[in-house]
Amino acid sequence: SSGEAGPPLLNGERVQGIAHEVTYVCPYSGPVRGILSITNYKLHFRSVDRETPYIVEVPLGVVSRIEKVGGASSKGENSYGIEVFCKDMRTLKFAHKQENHSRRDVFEKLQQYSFPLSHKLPLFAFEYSETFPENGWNVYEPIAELKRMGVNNDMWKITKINDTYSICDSYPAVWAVPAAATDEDLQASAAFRSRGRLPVLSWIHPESQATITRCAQPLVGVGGKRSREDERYVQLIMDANAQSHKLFIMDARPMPNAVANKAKGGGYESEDAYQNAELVFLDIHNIHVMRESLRKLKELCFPQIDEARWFSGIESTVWLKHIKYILAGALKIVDKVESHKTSVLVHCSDGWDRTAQLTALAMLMLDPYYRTIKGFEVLIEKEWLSFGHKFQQRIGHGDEHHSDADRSPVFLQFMDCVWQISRLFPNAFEFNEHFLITILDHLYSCRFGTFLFSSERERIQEQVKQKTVSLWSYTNSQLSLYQNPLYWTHPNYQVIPMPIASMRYIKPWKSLYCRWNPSMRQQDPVYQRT
Ligand SMILES: CCCC(=O)OC[C@@H](COP(=O)(O)O[C@@H]1[C@H](O)[C@H](OP(=O)(O)O)[C@@H](O)[C@H](O)[C@H]1O)OC(=O)CCC
Repeated sequence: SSGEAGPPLLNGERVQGIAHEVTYVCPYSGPVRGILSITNYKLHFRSVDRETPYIVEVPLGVVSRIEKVGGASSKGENSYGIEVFCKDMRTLKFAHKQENHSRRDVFEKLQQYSFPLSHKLPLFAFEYSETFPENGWNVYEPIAELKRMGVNNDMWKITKINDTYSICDSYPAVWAVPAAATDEDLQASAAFRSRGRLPVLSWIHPESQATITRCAQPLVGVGGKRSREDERYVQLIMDANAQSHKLFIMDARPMPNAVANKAKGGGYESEDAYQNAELVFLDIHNIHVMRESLRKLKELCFPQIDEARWFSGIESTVWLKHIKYILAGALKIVDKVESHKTSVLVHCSDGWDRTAQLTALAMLMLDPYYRTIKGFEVLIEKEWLSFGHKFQQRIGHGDEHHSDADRSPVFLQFMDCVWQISRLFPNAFEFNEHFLITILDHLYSCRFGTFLFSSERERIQEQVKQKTVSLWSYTNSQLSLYQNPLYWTHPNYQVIPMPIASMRYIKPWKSLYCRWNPSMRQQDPVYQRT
């Protein structure tokens, strides 16, 4: 080509195809002629007839589906080409000339490298190599984190009963449990909890020793089964907190869904079986409701925003109502643990979506450590990755089945909630909004191994730490990009005192959902780069 500088390439990235004479149909600035390159990591479009080159780069992990537009006979300008639908709210349209048949080859290459697992190709993270000053795989060490929280102590102990993942294959190998619990207690409780996900420690209050524990729903079923062992184990959790003889069981679900789960052998703790526990339902909807809500939000935000219908449109997506319920649930947990020195047990149906959102947000508000950059990385590694949030199914890394009912924006919702809190307390967080958006970019990109697979066991099996680069290696090599200049390193408060769950403080995260819209550009120039 005429000395065109090809796309910049990462170590392990190779160009797989180049199409000339392609037109990118930009929804904002109109058609742009240029060259489209596809590598095993990204698609790269570069204009050829503009003074300042117009560049579009999309990691192929962000692609959710690709469609051919127009047929050989279609006549309209730019009516024949390819449409690329992305997981990060945008849709790209490329037009081809019918005669040079480049569309078929581009389409094939895009399919192959957007969905490597569906084409027996490796995820890019396993081909990428890079050396960074710090190895991000060392950021989170389970025992060190438990020690930071003061465990082992007289009431809580570290157990390695799950070190071959034989008790629960979606849990980490290392747990903290009441010191009085025997291995038999643990096994019996696991047998009575959905997918073996028994109650284990998420966080312990440094002064009051009140705790946040997490689990999945009890296997009560329509027959109303009980497990004396699970009941006694829950009592041990309560007794481990000398401050109070009460335990709140926070069931994240709407009560009708908790009842409906009985039909599948699930359900919730009856108060006559769990004497000193008080059950609270938090009314957070399931993964299917959330997937649908985001779909509506995407329709509203891309490509144009109809300012006249913005507020009614936002309302109809119900996205902010869900954000409110999640934050309100986390606040209830904070209130019980901090103000009432009472321990809380959090669960939902499976204990890997809504439960992770609630424990992580409550810990973020309770413990300033998690509001530091390293601490936030530890929080994600611990409450999301090690406790088996099913990232593979929820994001679909490298998989072509875009309409899979397991896909759902649960982690995105959590990050939106973090943004809502950080916006109201700009002094409380060491990291900035760009840090959150960078993490979300690499939730999809498949450049790093951090968000791949769905459990600690699988990541060990796939040797992720040995074969891929951690996202934290990348972020921690350029911390100045992610530091919040307004951060108070020594705030006069530990716990974020926030009445934020009322609607008036919650607003759409426009610099994320509308980041590709140039009307956002003058406000947030940094977000057009991936
Ligand atoms: C009739 C048979 C009963 C039945 O299908 O139980 C299945 C439930 C599904 O239970 P739900 O809680 O509504 O939905 C579940 C939760 O979203 C769970 O996440 P989490 O970790 O946050 O719990 C996901 O992991 C499951 O894949 C999903 O099915 O369906 C409902 O309860 C829908 C009722 C409106």
